[in-house]
Amino acid sequence: MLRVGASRLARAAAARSAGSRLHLRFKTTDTSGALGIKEALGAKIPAAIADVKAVREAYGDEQLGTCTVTQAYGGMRSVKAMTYETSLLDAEEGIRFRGLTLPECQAQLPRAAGGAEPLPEGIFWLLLTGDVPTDAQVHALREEFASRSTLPAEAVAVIDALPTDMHPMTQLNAGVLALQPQSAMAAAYAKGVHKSTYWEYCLDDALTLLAQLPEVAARIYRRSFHDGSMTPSAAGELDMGANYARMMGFEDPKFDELMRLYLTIHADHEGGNVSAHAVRLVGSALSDPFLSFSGGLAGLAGPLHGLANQEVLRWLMEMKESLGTTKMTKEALTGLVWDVLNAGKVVPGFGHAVLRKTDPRYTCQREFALKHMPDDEMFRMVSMLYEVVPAVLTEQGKVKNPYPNVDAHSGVLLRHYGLTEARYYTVMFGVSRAIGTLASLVWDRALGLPIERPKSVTTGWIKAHFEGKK
Ligand SMILES: CC(=O)SCCNC(=O)CCNC(=O)[C@H](O)C(C)(C)COP(=O)(O)OP(=O)(O)OC[C@H]1O[C@@H](n2cnc3c(N)ncnc32)[C@H](O)[C@@H]1OP(=O)(O)O
Ligand SMILES: O=C([O-])CC(=O)C(=O)O
Repeated sequence: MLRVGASRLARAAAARSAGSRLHLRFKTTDTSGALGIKEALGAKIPAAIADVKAVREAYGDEQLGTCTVTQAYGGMRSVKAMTYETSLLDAEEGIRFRGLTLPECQAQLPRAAGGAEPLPEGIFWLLLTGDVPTDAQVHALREEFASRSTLPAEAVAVIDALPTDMHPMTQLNAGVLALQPQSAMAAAYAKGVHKSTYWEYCLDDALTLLAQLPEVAARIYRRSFHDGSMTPSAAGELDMGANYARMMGFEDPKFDELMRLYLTIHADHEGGNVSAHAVRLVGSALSDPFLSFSGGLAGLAGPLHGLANQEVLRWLMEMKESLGTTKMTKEALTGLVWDVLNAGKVVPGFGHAVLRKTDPRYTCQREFALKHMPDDEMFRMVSMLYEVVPAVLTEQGKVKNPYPNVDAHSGVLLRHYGLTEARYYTVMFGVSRAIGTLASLVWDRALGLPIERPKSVTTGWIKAHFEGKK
C-alpha cells in the first residue's frame, strides 16, 4: 500500500513538472552569469513565503488599523487592510519602489546610452525581484519580451474592428481582452496544475502582456489619430520606451527619454489605488493576468484616477482659449480656477487620496520640463497654476491636499513633442501601470493570497448595531 502511495505521489510530481513545462515559454534562463527573470524571482520566493509566515505568526493578532463608520462610507480612506510588496507610499514623501525614491531609481537603474531616465525593463525587474538589475539582466529581459512580442492575428483583428472614435481606453481594454486566449495561467488552471506553481504561469502571462501591450497601445494611437499605418516593432533592438515611441511615430530621442520617464513614474503607487486594487481583487478569484489587468484598466479610465491626465490638458486648452489675447496672469488664472469650483467640478490634477504634499512624480516631470522645454507656453501655464491652485483650494477649505498630482503635468510634456491627442493620454498611463500591477500580481500568486472578500454591512445594520451605545 505504502509503495503504491509513494508512486502515486511521484506520478503527481512528474505530472506537475510536465504541466509546468507544457505552457511556460520562458526564453532566458541564465545570461552572462546573470540569472534570468524567472530564476531571479524563483530564488526569492521561498524566503519571502517564510518571512510572511513568520510575520503572521508573530503579529497575526495585532491590530493593523481600525475602520470607523465614517471610513466605511468614505472609500475606506487610510484603513490599513491590505499588504502590497512592490511599492509603498508615504503621505509626505511620495512613492518608493522597493524602498527607492524616484530620484534614487533615476540614479541607480540602468539607462539607455547617453540617457538620464531608467529603462522600463529595469523598473519591472526592480519591482518584481526587489533588486536593482544589472545591464545584462535588463538586456536579457528585453530579449525575453522580444520573443513574446508578436501580436496574435486574432487580437489584431479585434483591435482593427473597433470604431476609431471609441475612447482609446475602451479600445485598450478590448485589446487586452483580445490577448487573453494566450493565457498560460488559464490553460494551466484548466489542466489542474499544483497551486504552488501558479506564480510561474502568472509571470509567464505578465511577460507576454507587457511584451505586447506597447504595440496594442501604439496601434490604437495610429488607428484613432492617424491613418492606421505603423512603424513595425523593433522589440529587442530598442527598449520598451523607445520602441513604443517609434511605433507611435515619434523619432526624437528626447521623446524616447520622456517615454522612459513616463513609463517609470506611472508604474506603481502601492496597493490601494483603484487600478492596482482592481487588478489584485480580480486576480484573487484566480482570474488570469489578462482579465485582472483589464479590471485595473477599467478603473484607470475614470476621471478621478488615470483619466485626470486627459482632463488636465482639456482644461488647460479651455483656459488658453478663454484667455484669448488677455495676458496670462495669476489673477486671471485664479478667476478661472474659481469658475471650476463654483460650477461644482473638481480641479483636475490637484488633490490626492493619500498624498499630502506635492507629488514627487509631478516634481520629476517639472524637472524634465525645466531641462528640456523651459520656454514652452503650456509649461508656463502649468507652472503658474502651481502657484495659484493650492491657494484657491486652501481658501475653499474642502480638500485635504491642495497640491498637484502626477496628472497635472504629464499632458504638457507629451504635447510639447507633438503628442497632442489628450484622449489618448490615459492609454500611456495604462501601459506603465501594467509594469507595477503585474509584478505585484505575480507576488500575490507566489504568496498564495486568498480570494478577497471583505465584510459589508447595511446602514440598517449600523443603526441596529450601535443603538443604545450612545
Ligand atoms: C493617478 C491619480 O489617480 S492621481 C488623482 C487624479 N485625479 C484628479 O486629479 C482629480 C481631481 N482630484 C480629486 O478629485 C481628488 O483630490 C481625489 C479623487 C484625487 C482624491 O479624493 P479624496 O481623497 O476624496 O479627496 P479629499 O478628501 O481631499 O476630498 C474632500 C473634498 O474636496 C473635494 N476635492 C478634492 N480634490 C479636489 C479638487 N482637485 N478640486 C475640487 N475639489 C476637490 C472632494 O471632491 C471632496 O468634496 P466633497 O466633500 O464635496 O465630496
Ligand atoms: O494612489 C492613488 O490613489 C492614485 C495615484 O496617484 C495612482 O494610482 O498613481
